[in-house]
Amino acid sequence: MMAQNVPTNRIITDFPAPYDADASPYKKLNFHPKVKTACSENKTGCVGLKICKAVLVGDVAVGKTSLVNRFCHDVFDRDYKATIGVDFEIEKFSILNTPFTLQIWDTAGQERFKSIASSYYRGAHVVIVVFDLSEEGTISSISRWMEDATATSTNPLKFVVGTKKDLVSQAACRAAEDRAKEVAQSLGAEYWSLSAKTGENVKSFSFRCVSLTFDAAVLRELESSGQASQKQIGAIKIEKSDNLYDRKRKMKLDCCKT
Ligand SMILES: Nc1nc2c(ncn2[C@@H]2O[C@H](COP(=O)(O)OP(=O)(O)OP(=O)(O)O)[C@@H](O)[C@H]2O)c(=O)[nH]1
Repeated sequence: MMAQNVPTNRIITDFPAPYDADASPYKKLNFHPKVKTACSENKTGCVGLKICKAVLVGDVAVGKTSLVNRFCHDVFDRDYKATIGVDFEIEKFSILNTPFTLQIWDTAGQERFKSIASSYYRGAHVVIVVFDLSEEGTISSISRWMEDATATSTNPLKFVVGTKKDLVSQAACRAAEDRAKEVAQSLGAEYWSLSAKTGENVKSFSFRCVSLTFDAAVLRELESSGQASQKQIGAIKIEKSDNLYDRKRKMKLDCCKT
């Protein structure tokens, strides 16, 4: 399936680099060769029809909604409006000329909405834990958010993102990053620092996240279609052996008759 009618700022042709290669468990430098071949031969199965799910979690007012709004609508609102329960956006991409859709779930950080928000974690392909670089206390809750949000998903991609980079000095940013990178590493997550206000790193992070999700989705699709054709081959083999068995039995009967 070829991608059509996708805005130019949603076209991905190159594999995006991580923020810090040492702070990422995802070591690949390019799309998987099988993914590239499948895309160039237009054989990505149902990937273009399926929707992958990304979930953002984190403490109150760390900047989850602002990150989503900067990426999806290129806007920033300095007034705080708490998310009530959950909110979502749908973003369409063209990756290696293949259509890809990501559903982005922005959850509330407030404790009173926790049970509503957590019912949307299930089946997430990507979990993004957001914390505030200018509020070091928000680093302490990263692990708890990651554990909660990944409990009902199978092997999701994991990210830890520090926001409000514009509010901190370089030295303060580095100190907060060092602590958060350690936490991210212990959780098997990739680390990013960014600012929704200035837009710094927002597109690079989002493209990285979407590209890794796409790569994994195409590989899953190729694997499941491979398994399906293996099953078909198996069925043909059984059919063939049945025929052989029938023929042998017939021969035996024929021999008995004579
Ligand atoms: N300076 C600066 N302020 C930011 C940034 N990101 C968010 N903010 C501000 O931080 C406040 C909270 O941002 P939100 O995006 O609403 O936070 P949230 O995590 O979605 O909050 P909840 O919905 O309550 O969980 C708002 O006043 C934003 O304007 C940023 O990168 N830089």
